[in-house]
Amino acid sequence: MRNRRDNDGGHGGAPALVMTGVTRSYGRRRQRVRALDGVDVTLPRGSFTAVMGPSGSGKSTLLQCAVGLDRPSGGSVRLGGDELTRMGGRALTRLRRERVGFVFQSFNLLPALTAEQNVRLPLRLAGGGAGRADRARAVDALSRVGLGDRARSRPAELSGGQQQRVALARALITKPELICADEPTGALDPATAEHVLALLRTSVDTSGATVLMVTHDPVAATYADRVLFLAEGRVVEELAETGGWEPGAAAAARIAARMRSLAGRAGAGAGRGAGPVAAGPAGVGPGAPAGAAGAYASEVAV
Ligand SMILES: Nc1ncnc2c1ncn2[C@@H]1O[C@H](COP(=O)(O)OP(=O)(O)OP(=O)(O)O)[C@@H](O)[C@H]1O
Repeated sequence: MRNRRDNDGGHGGAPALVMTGVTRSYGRRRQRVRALDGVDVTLPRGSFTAVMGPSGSGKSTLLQCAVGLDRPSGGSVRLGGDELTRMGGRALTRLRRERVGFVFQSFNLLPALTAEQNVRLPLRLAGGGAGRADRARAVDALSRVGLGDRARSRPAELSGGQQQRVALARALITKPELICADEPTGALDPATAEHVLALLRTSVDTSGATVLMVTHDPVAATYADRVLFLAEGRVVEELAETGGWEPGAAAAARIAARMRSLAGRAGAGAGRGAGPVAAGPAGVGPGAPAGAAGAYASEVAV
């Protein structure tokens, strides 16, 4: 459907991410919720995977377990061959800063910083980022998302789509092994959303990035090579581009049809437990905002 090129990101074909038998339960006894129930997912390097499913099916939990923002109750998560489930909190924080790029629905830019400073933030958190070369690198990253002339603007001076493109430049600047996108277009109008999705697609096709994206939007999912459907904490179906997506709206319609058929199971999801309990994402202190975006925000704010 969209132009693709085969690549392995220059890493010799080893998968970017392998999740095996991953389970995640929250709460105890009658309050127990099984958010993930034996998930197996392999992301080849240089691939773009969308995750869809009814509300409560485990999409965010999957994303958070994939990048060490949440700890699985069981199973294995390997990023670039490294087992995340055995790492301590500091090692996980470092791994996320250095090897994962994040794009969230809410952009998560720091309001006091300019676009260029926001983009440079991951380099600064890694202990560098202050030199002229790094500033030039940040401006270059902004240019690649079409915002080279807005380097000095602060988030409040940018539109939603522009802010998301700054967030994308920030996610890409460290050349991460995995880009984790949680509803990246959820707050954008359709035309702006398509622009951001095309940039994500380009990062896969031209830089060999690996993208894992949660979305509710069938059109957004058509930018991926394949779509994983979750229901009740399991991957219940996969639609792949192999053989070719149908052109234009047809692919989105097919994905939407699968979503509708899964929606019947959503009621079961709602019955899988009460709302969130005290257990928050790993490494996030009390009072931190909930969810992956909140966990990331608390990390970059330190
Ligand atoms: N910290 C938590 N404490 C208790 N239950 C949780 C927690 N986080 C998630 N859950 C439960 O786990 C299940 C899966 O949640 P998750 O957020 O992964 O679903 P989702 O598919 O991302 O949903 P949505 O599309 O509504 O964002 C839900 O039943 C949810 O209530």
